[in-house]
Amino acid sequence: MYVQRAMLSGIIRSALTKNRGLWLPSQVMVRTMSSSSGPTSPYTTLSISRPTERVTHVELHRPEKRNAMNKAFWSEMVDCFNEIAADPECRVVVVSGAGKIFTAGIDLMDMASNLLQPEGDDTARVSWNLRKTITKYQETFSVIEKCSKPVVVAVHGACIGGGVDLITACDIRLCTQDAWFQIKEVDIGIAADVGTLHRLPKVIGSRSLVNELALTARKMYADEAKSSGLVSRVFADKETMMAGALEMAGEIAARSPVAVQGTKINLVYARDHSVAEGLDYIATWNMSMLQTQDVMKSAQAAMERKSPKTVAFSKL
Ligand SMILES: CCC/C=C/C=C/C(=O)SCCNC(=O)CCNC(=O)[C@H](O)C(C)(C)COP(=O)(O)OP(=O)(O)OC[C@H]1O[C@@H](n2cnc3c(N)ncnc32)[C@H](O)[C@@H]1OP(=O)(O)O
Repeated sequence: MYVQRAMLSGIIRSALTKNRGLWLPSQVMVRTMSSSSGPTSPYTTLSISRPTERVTHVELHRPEKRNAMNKAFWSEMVDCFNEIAADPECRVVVVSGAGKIFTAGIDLMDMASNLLQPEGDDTARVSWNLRKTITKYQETFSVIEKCSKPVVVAVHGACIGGGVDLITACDIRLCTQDAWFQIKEVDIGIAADVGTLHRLPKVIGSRSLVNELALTARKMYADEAKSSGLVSRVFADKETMMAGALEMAGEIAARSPVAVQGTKINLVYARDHSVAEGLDYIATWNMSMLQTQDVMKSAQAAMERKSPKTVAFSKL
């Protein structure tokens, strides 16, 4: 088993080295103005900060490995988003990547030991364990969708493989003009299994385009990402994108958290249900949520032509 694992690691290591000439030169200058200095303890792959009141910034932070998603990352995201979901001080989340690109997707070195060599005494047990790992990895991005706080993701440079799984679980997608997106799983011999194939068709209107991207692994650049609806805004560079993301997050954070979180939960529900089911769900939702004091406060501010930013809403 050990020999097999070592061989696999060797093959992947040599593939990474051999292909380097085909990849972008590693000394390309990028602006990382908003980047933090390192991961936030206890995390080793994420840097967490509060750039403005009520906004949490989650930065993928393994820049020297192009934010490749290693074993730690897959569980740290779950812990991080569970904490954010329970944090009444946070109303909106911004996700971005440190360094040259957003993310290179799954860590191919870790994949060799973690996914390709599952433990178990026979086929049934190996399969059982592999299934457990896959569902655990699915949770890494499902937590983003399950978190009631809206998540704005800001992509610069490459967003590869697992990166597409991640961003399709977010609520609002922004990117820089130099961004590109690639559903690379078929290139490494797997069918994408942590969300892209399931969420992307609900993000992009054209099923044909989704199929083409997933089956050919071709890169999609910023302009096409915008015209297809994958992202809602394209910015000239990372600095202006981060400023734009924070401004947008500020707009959302200024509004009633009861209204905002209820909106996210009902948008996600409506995506996966019929109109009739969605209407039924929100009727039940709002029979309690309409009783919030936030409605009176917000309506009064609107009547007085005041911005929601002037209203003090209780924590949720
Ligand atoms: C149940 C599982 C579900 C999940 C499935 C997910 C699937 C996927 O994500 S498929 C996609 C896998 N990713 C790739 O194929 C990308 C491979 N990397 C690249 O193509 C290039 O590195 C990239 C274009 C992203 C960046 O090129 P650049 O020239 O800027 O950097 P490099 O010099 O190539 O890399 C810098 C160091 O980072 C290491 N690295 C990059 N990507 C990965 C990766 N995916 N896994 C592990 N390590 C990665 C690279 O080896 C360099 O390390 P070092 O040699 O130590 O400096």
